[in-house]
Amino acid sequence: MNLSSLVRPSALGLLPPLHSILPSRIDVTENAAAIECSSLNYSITTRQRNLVPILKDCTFSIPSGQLWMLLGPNGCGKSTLLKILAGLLKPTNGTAYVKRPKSYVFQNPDHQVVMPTVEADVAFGLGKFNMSRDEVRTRVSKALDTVGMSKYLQRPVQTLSGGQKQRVAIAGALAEACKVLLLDELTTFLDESDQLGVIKAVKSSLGDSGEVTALWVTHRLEEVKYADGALYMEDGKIVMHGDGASIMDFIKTQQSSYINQINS
Ligand SMILES: Nc1ncnc2c1ncn2[C@@H]1O[C@H](COP(=O)(O)OP(=O)(O)OP(=O)(O)O)[C@@H](O)[C@H]1O
Repeated sequence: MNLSSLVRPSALGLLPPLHSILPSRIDVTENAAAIECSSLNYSITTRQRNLVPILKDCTFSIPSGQLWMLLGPNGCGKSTLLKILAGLLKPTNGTAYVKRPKSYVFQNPDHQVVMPTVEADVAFGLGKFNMSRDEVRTRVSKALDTVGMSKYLQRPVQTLSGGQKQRVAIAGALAEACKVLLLDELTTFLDESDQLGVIKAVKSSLGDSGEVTALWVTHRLEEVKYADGALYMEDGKIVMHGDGASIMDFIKTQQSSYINQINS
């Protein structure tokens, strides 16, 4: 399956077709990990032709069937890393493997949903599969059930809250049998109840089959408690990679050390 079918066209704006920018060095062989990067580097070239490193030697792996969070201060490279995993940017060197099909869900909920009703939006990506109407209905209904949105089947999408739109976008990916969800700061603009609804939807998307994996970029430290594991980045590097509790302790220690420095 082609990644371009899994990312909403409206969300892509003016980007070129994804198949034309997919990095050739992404390895598509079978892999026990759902996501794996080895010595991944990404640099940009400035107008003055200086090479500026954004990602530096990132090496990590994320097992299938788990929810992982990606944390770090503003500008450390989280979104850049997620875009490389989605195939939207090409690494300068190193390798990135992501199990397919994969789907990138954008931060702004209004960039996710493109059709007039919830049902039409979740069915949107299924058109290319030559499925019967019954099969489409079954997939849409199962996906909406997973994200807790079954009651909203006929709802106009513009009447949904931000978190409900995120859940509809996730349902669209699940309907297409997505194996990896790449989630970019979904809860930034959401209130607490919407935030919890999205977290519950993602947890439920993982199910018990061990087939769906999610990597979630967040600024909200309290969300780490829902994760099976986490990555912590600083200045383009993966500084820590492990279970959520250890990463949370590490970040809290970092924060108190910054506060102590400011107060001293
Ligand atoms: N196209 C670009 N040109 C110049 N600098 C860039 C470009 N893309 C990213 N950067 C820089 O790379 C660094 C990492 O950016 P990125 O958006 O990945 O960070 P982030 O951790 O996601 O930040 P935030 O938490 O604020 O969203 C930043 O310093 C950013 O300014």
